[in-house]
Order: sequence, then C-alpha cells, then structure tokens
Amino acid sequence: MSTRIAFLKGHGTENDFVIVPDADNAIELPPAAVAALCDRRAGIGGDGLLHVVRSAAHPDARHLAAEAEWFMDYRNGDGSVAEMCGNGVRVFARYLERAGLVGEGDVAVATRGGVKRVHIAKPTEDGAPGDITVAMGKAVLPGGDVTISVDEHQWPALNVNMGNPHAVAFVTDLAHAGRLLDPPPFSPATAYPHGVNVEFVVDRGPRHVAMRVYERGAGETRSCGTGACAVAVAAARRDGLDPAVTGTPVAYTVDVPGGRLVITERPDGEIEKTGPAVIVAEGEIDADWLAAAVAAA
Ligand SMILES: N[C@@H](CCC[C@H](N)C(=O)O)C(=O)O
Repeated sequence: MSTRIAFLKGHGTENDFVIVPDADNAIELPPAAVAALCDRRAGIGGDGLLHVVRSAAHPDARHLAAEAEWFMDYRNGDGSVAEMCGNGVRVFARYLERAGLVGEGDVAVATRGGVKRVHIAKPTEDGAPGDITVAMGKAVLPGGDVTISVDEHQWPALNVNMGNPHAVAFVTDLAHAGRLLDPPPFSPATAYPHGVNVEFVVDRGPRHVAMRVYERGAGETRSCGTGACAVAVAAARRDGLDPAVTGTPVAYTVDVPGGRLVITERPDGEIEKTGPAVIVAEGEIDADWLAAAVAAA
C-alpha cells in the first residue's frame, strides 16, 4: 500500500488553498508537485498551497524561529514561490487553531515577507468561527508609470508593494477586465521582471470598493488579501486620505468576487486586514500518484 500524505483544504473569501501539514519539513514539494496538487481537474485544486512547517525546520525561516514557531511556506498554484499571501495567512492560522497548535487570540506566523501578527477572534454567538485579522505591514509605493491594457481598454495603474507586487487600476466596469486567463500586457514590459498581481477596481460607495484580481502564478482568483490591501491604499490616496498626515485610521470595505474584506490603515502605516477563514475538508494524498505526477511533468 502506498504512503499517504495528510492534507486539508481551506479558503478565505474563496481564495482557496491545499494545506499540507509537515512540521519537520520532511515532505518534498517541488514546483511540479505543488502544481499537480493545485490542479482543479487532476488534483485537489487550489489557488495556492500552504506548507505548514516549524520555522526552525525550514532554511527560509530559521532566522524567524524565536519570533514565530510556525512558517507559512506559501506557493502559488503553478508551483512558484511568493513572498506573502494575505488570505493564506488567515487560513494558515485557522488550521493551526483547528489542529490545537495555537489557541484563540494572537498568533505570530513567519512568512517570506517577515513575521505577521494574526488575531483569531472568538466564535460568534451562533457558533460560527470568528473572523481573523492580520497585521499586514506597511504598503510601499515605489512609483513608476504603468499601463494595464486589456483588449481596447487601457488604464494607468498604481504600483503598490505589500511584500509582493501589485498594480492597481481604477476602471469604470469590472467586466472590462475581460476573462483574465492570461497575464494582461503591461507597459513598459520590463516593469515587473518577476511578474505582478493586477487589481481592477470600481467604486461602490464612500470608502467602499469592489475588485477583480489577476494573481501572478494562479490566474483570476475570487479574492486576494494582499491585493485588497493594495487596493485600499490606492483608493485612499486617490481620495486624498493619508492616515500618516491626518493621524486618523482609514478603513475601506473591499468586495471581492468571493466575499468581503475590511482593510484599515493606521497612522503609523500598519495595515490590518479582517475577514473569514474556513477549513472545508481533510484527507490523504496518495504519495505514489504525486510522485508519478512529478515524474510526468
Ligand atoms: N492570494 C494571495 C496572494 C498570493 C501570492 C500572489 N499570487 C503573488 O504571486 O504575489 C493573497 O491573498 O494575498
């Protein structure tokens, strides 16, 4: 009988992830294995994969082990590595809670984008899991003119780095973003040598926007946490709001196809993101199938 590898499946506002608990970093997950697991027809399916490893056991996180016991080794669905995943880190915390590895309240999670402070709220009165809030760090606006083009439409976009790169374009109709099956063309083409996540945004009301997203390494997804933060900052600056200047926190509601996130920027620049995170299934991966998928890639 072949070896089995435990997995879970979870999502945050329908940004969905295969979760592979592997405290000792003993499971090999080359890009082809991640892509096979995230494949929606031949695998389990997911926008990305959360490899749950003790920080001390992973070369990318060993230096963070004193601050955060657990490391989110995040991979995009195509197997590529990304610095940070804002929805992923909330689902990661939900997994840790469910596995009894942490309790409600504050948890530190190591990521390639540094240590993130996560708060797991108590269940609601009707027993539903409480929302999870992450301190996402500060947005960096590196400047630079970028144009996003889809079919006959062209929009100027704002570069926002949330640990990972984003280009935010305000549009008049989210449908104008098209099907987002392939990376939209960028101008200049060299603006993002390592790829970029692109958000298309419309207004819904005062401090309330809606977005669609093209995620680097995954295609169009139903939500992107770092993307929602980038969008909130871009919308605030466009609206003339900067908490560092006014000394007052600014909150935006960001609707994504898979739900709603609330993003708050504080006067010190720290951005907090709040939303749901759910584990929906758990099971076992056939290790022989995975090895064959890797060999065939
Ligand atoms: N879904 C994520 C972002 C995942 C990484 C991204 N695709 C990248 O390559 O930077 C989120 O919720 O932030």
